[in-house]
Amino acid sequence: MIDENGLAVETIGLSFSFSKDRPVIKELNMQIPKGAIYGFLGPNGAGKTTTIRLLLDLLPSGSGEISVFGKTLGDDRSNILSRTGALIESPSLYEHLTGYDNLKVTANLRSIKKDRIQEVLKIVGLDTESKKYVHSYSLGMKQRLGLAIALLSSPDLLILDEPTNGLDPNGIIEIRELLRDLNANHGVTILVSSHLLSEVERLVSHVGIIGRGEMMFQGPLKKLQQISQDKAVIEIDTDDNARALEILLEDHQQVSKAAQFLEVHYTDRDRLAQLIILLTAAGLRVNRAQLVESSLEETFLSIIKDDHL
Ligand SMILES: Nc1ncnc2c1ncn2[C@@H]1O[C@H](COP(=O)(O)OP(=O)(O)OP(=O)(O)O)[C@@H](O)[C@H]1O
Repeated sequence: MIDENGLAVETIGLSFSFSKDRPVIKELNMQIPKGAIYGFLGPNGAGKTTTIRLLLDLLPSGSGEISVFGKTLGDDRSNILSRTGALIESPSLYEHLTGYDNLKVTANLRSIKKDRIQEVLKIVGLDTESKKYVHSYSLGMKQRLGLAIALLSSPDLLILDEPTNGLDPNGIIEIRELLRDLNANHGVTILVSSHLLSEVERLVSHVGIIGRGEMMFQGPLKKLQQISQDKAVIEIDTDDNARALEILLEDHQQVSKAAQFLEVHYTDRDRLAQLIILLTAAGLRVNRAQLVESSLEETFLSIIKDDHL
């Protein structure tokens, strides 16, 4: 269940530089509702990994605030980190040990009961493969084992940096289903980063788009879909486009003239038929009337390029 008012993660004015004169994270305000699957998207070098490292307190602290489950990271570090599981790119695994023994090492280190090992193996679907050596695992199995390690402490928040990097389409689907299950059936809030919207589009409830260290868009996926829809136009070509333009303006349509045709802002399903009727009733011949939609990926790319508004 997504709780829009309760935040699992919040950053306020988060900034960070590796060197004095070049900030890589700039005044970032991130808001991840409890129960959300938050897709943290941006091109290579945008600052996703750096933000994630800051959330996990793996870098010297920058300026601004980080709160997790309402507690400030600086004040409540160990409590917060004990409720957070993370997987940053490829997991560090002992290849010469079995999947089970890899989990046992971490369970011992963190004083986690052995029963939990079987539970997480089941969750990630490795229970029948746990006695095999990790060097014989596929990349997808290694990634799932990495997730199992992150899940050992029964985290409320899971932070995953590009977890499907390098996986084949099947592996990507497996991880996606696993994350969906963790979110829906185990109540885990998930932050998952990716540079491809298409990879997470069918998984996430919320999106944060980062470009050059700045948050360019943040909100429910539905809001991004709405922006995409709002960019749809109807292209119309008639035997007299100058006259058609006049008629459409008189009818209070949002219309502009392109090289060979007119573009009318698309608002609803009936619009196309209404425009054809309007123009033919005025004696014009409509040669072409076509709805042109902007894909979600195109909207994402225009947001990154900062020319969406
Ligand atoms: N250890 C470091 N020292 C100096 N600069 C760094 C360091 N790590 C990252 N950067 C720089 O910080 C910026 C953000 O990098 P970051 O790895 O956070 O981006 P990203 O969005 O995760 O990209 P990718 O998808 O390629 O991993 C980049 O310009 C990168 O070159």
